[in-house]
Amino acid sequence: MKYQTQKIAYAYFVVAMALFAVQVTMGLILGWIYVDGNFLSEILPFNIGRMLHTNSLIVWLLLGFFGAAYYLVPEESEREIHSPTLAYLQLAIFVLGTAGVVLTYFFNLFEGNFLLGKEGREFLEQPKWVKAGIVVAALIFLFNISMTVLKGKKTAITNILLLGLWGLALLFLFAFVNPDNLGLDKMYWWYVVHLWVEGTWELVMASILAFLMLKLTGVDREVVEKWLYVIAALALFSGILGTGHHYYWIGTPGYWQWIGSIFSSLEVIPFFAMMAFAFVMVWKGRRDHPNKAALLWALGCATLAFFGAGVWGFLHTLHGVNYYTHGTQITAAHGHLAFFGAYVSLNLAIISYAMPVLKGRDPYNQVLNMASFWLMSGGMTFMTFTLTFAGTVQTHLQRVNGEMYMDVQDQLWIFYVMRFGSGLAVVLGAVLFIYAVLAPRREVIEPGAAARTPAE
Ligand code: HEM
Ligand code: HEM
Ligand SMILES: [Fe+2]
Repeated sequence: MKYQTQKIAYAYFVVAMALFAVQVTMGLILGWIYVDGNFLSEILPFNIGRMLHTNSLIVWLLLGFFGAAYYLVPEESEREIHSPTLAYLQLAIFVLGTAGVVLTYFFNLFEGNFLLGKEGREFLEQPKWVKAGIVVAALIFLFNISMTVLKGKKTAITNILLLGLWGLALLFLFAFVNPDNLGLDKMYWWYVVHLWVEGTWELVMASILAFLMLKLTGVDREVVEKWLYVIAALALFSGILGTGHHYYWIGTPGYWQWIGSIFSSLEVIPFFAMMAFAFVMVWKGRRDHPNKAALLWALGCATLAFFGAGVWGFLHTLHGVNYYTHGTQITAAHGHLAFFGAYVSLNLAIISYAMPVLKGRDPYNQVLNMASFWLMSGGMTFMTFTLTFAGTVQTHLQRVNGEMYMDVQDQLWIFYVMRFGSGLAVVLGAVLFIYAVLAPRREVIEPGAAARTPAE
């Protein structure tokens, strides 16, 4: 560790991983409810569990991004973080807000209260006071990081990272815009949801990947920077108007069907470019970095993001196809592999890279970490296939043959059993990962040398 304040990242990563465990466990419970419809129906209704699953996902991914920023910005701008106190205060606000959401939903508190009560829009269910807390925490973060970068060296990596983080924070303000008209409500809702994952978060992804490639492959900074700017431009060019693929059937004008189809098809390109970037860097790289687990996650991230977001996104993005598949299990298949490939794997890559450094050791438990990669990625891939098959059958029976929704669900049962099985593998993989990065066992893998196992 070159800078003392990089240590802040450690706290962020630990909280992120705790929420990651909660998130996948909640997913498993949801998966079982799909198999046995009455499971926990009194204690934990499906809609509450689903909210906890998706919101803990978003919160831990954001905490991971913040942690990544606190880790890499000092190294890039060659100075300490402006204020460590503010950074810990920001984390405390997030933890408090998360606890607030869980308690409010679990015990059904403050029903109907404007400020304290639940809000019912997918992903944006947090009560208003939590949303306000998120904005305050985001402002603290932006101030802290921007001050650090402004006073230090400015690199392409910090430029794009800051652009992404500022963008995502500003777009979150649309979470407060909630018109009564359902069509308008959805329009603004996608400003947050779509423009996050297919706009600003993509910039965060590209810059963190670029940082990892720089460190892990030893390729020249100029080469990495050129790729980074091209990817960022491609992401924004396609992603902003790509929002149109959510405007097909919500009452917006018909031209969105063409704008959405064309621009969202182009969204495949930046994801392809990120995959090409990662592999070309490794291929050209001169450095043989000992942290093989981080490299595996980084390459896995770029590859699975291309398939989950790019290929599985394109699968249902043309309006003629989406007319049939809208809101079926095809959507869930894509949602899972895209989030996992792009943002879960990205976080696990930077955590795998940074944790050994933060703990002041060489990379350790690499074999376990790599095993967790294959277990989780295999599980998520299998889950994507089962949901894609379920969605195809569902689309045909429901949208073509016109059968009733619940009758169709009965016929999909076997796919849901298989989805649960793959979910088990994912949860096991997650536990293994957390153990691998936290448990102190050193184990260096060097080319040509046998693994050393020191007395610990
Ligand atoms: C990492 C990037 C991405 C993530 C995390 C992601 C995630 C998601 C999620 C969670 C949904 C479901 C939203 C909901 O209704 O609750 C969704 C919907 C959708 N996504 Fe993506 N996505 C990504 C990239 C893409 C790309 C690149 C495309 C197109 C090529 C795409 C096409 C679509 C379409 C068409 C829908 C609407 C499905 C429907 O009509 O039900 N996505 N995405
Ligand atoms: C890190 C891994 C995971 C990620 C990134 C993830 C992500 C998501 C997302 C984005 C949604 C909303 C999907 C949509 O609107 O289409 C969702 C819902 C769901 N997830 Fe996960 N999930 C993960 C793990 C799991 C696991 C292990 C299971 C267990 C089988 C699971 C089961 C479910 C279920 C049943 C739903 C509700 C779908 C519905 O409403 O029909 N997830 N998840
Ligand atoms: Fe989208």
